[in-house]
Amino acid sequence: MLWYHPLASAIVLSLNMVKNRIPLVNLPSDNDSSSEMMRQAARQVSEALETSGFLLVQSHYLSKDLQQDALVATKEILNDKDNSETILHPVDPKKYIMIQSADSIETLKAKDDQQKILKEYWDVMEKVKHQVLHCISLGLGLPPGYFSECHSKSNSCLRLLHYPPVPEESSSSLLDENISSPKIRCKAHSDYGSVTLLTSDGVGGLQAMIDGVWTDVPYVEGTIVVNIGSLLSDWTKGKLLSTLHRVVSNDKSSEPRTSIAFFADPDGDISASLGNNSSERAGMTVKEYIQYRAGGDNRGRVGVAFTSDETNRAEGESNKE
Ligand SMILES: O=C(O)CCC(=O)C(=O)O
Ligand SMILES: [Fe+2]
Repeated sequence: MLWYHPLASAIVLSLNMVKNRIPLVNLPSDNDSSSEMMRQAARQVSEALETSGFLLVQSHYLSKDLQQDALVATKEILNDKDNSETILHPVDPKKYIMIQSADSIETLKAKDDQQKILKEYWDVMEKVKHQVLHCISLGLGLPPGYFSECHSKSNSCLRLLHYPPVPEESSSSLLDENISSPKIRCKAHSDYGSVTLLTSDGVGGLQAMIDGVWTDVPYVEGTIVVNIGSLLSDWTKGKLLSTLHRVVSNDKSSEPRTSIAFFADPDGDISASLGNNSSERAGMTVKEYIQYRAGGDNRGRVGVAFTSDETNRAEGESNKE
C-alpha cells in the first residue's frame, strides 16, 4: 500500500517534524525552577528556539477573552480613518500604530474601554515575557533570573497591525509573475530585540524560514506565537535562532488580518553584545542598536531588516522558495 511506501512515510515524518519544530508549550503557572514541569517547559522552549526559533505558548495569565478583546480594540482603532497615529507602511500593504510604553496607552486616540483592554493586555505580556525569559535561562543552564534581570525596566513596545483584504480583482494574480512567489503582506525580516509575543486573529499567512523552507506558523486559538530577536540570538552566540519571518497572502489568507506584536527589548542602557565580543554590536548599547535597526527614530521600525548573518542566510535560502 502507498501508505507504507518509504517515500510516503518520509513525507509524513517530515510533516510531523515541521509540526514539532514549532511546538505548543504550556508555561507553568508557578515559578518554581526546580519543579519537573518547569524543567520540561524550559527544555521545550529552548529546544524550539534552537531548532526553528519559533514556538507557541499558553500562559495562565492570558485569557482567550482578553486576547479577543485586544484584537477587536486593535481592529477598531486602526479602522478609525481620523486617527493620525496610524502609520501606512512605505512598502508593505499594512497599517500600524506603535505604542512605546504602557503609560502612552493613556494618550492613545482610543476610547476608554479600548485603552483599558490594551493596558491589561500589555501588563499580561510583561508577565508572559518574564515567563518565557525564565524558561530560556533555565533551558540554557543559566541562573533562572539571568535574562529577566536584563529586562528590569519594561523597555517593550506594542505594535497594533492591520493588513487590508487582498482585492478581489488581484486574487487571480495573487501569485506574482513568478508562480512560486506569494503576495507579500509583511516583508521577510528578523526582529531586533529579545522576545516577540504575537497574537493574531487566525487569518493565516505568517511564515518562518525553517531549514531553508518558508513554513506556515500554525495558529491555535488562545496561544501566543513566540520568536526571538537578533539581540537575544547574539547573546546566546547564535545558539538560539532569530529566524526570518514574513506574512504572505495566498488563497487561504487573503482576508483582512489583524495582529498584535509585543516586542520585548532589554534595558536600553546595557551592552548590546552582553559579553559576546565577536558580536557586530560590540560597543553599542541596546538603545543604540534598536535605533540603528529601526532606521533612526525607533518610531516606525522600518530600518535594517536583517543582520549581516541573517542577510546571508536570506540570500542563500530565497533561492529555495
Ligand atoms: O503580523 C504578523 O503576524 C507578524 C508581524 C511581524 O512579524 C512584525 O511586526 O515584526
Ligand atoms: Fe516580526
